[in-house]
Amino acid sequence: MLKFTKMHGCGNDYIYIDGARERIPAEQKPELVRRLSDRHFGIGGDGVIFINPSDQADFEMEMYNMDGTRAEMCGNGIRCVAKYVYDKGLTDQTQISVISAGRIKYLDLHVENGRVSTVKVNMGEPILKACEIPVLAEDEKGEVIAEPIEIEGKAYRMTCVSMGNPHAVVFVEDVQDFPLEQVGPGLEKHPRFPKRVNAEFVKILDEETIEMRVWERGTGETLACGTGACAAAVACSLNGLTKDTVTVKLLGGTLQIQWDKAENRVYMTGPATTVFEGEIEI
Ligand SMILES: N[C@H](CCC[C@H](N)C(=O)O)C(=O)O
Repeated sequence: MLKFTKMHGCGNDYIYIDGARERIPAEQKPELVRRLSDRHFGIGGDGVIFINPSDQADFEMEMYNMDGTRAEMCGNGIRCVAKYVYDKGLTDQTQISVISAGRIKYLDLHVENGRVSTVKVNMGEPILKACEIPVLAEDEKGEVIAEPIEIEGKAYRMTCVSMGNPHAVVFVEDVQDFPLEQVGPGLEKHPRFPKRVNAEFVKILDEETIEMRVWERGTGETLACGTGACAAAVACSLNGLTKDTVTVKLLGGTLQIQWDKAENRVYMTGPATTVFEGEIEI
């Protein structure tokens, strides 16, 4: 039997597994992730996150999308990792480090009644060079800001940012009625993105508030995306549309994002929630 914990950050829900106790061979993980993530035949989730020991940070986050592909970073997920390790007594520290795909993040845990309620994460430096995102561009060392791109025969403008994982941010007039199911996959799998891309569709509400929906690489529409919210906030600032600290309204909740330009670090603050524990035959 495989023990797991179901958690979410703003409705972006993953299945969390203690990688120190549940030894799954690497080659079996993609298929297991697809099975566990299935909302009818499995536990159900946007993907699976293994929490592993690390000799480079306090813990390692190993994140998989619903389709079994590995992602470099997960904002909502890393906040839940912090809640998992603190609430389960794997640490008594309220400042911890978590490594994912070689990048270490530093987290401040806010504890209420002995359990983590919200987490502030230093999400690191936004990556803007086309070749590092990666996105194909004439000037591969340049930035991709408000560049035209055609999807399903319609013209959009995108701003590309990586938070360790690739994002394409498109500003739209109406987020709620936007045809995400058509445009999202077209952008996710566009040939300009060698590793595919997460696609954020953003409406500016005022200079401190935005609303967004997201079509995630390897999962589809999710109720929230932490790295996507960071990428959207950076894109808003780069396009002169908001201040450097914004409230991001998502379908599943709200995140606070700050791009500290003096340090060139992006900070994300938001909730983490445990839904239930369980075990499943594998
Ligand atoms: N939901 C995650 C992002 C997952 C990114 C994944 N879809 C990818 O392939 O990069 C978040 O809260 O940041």
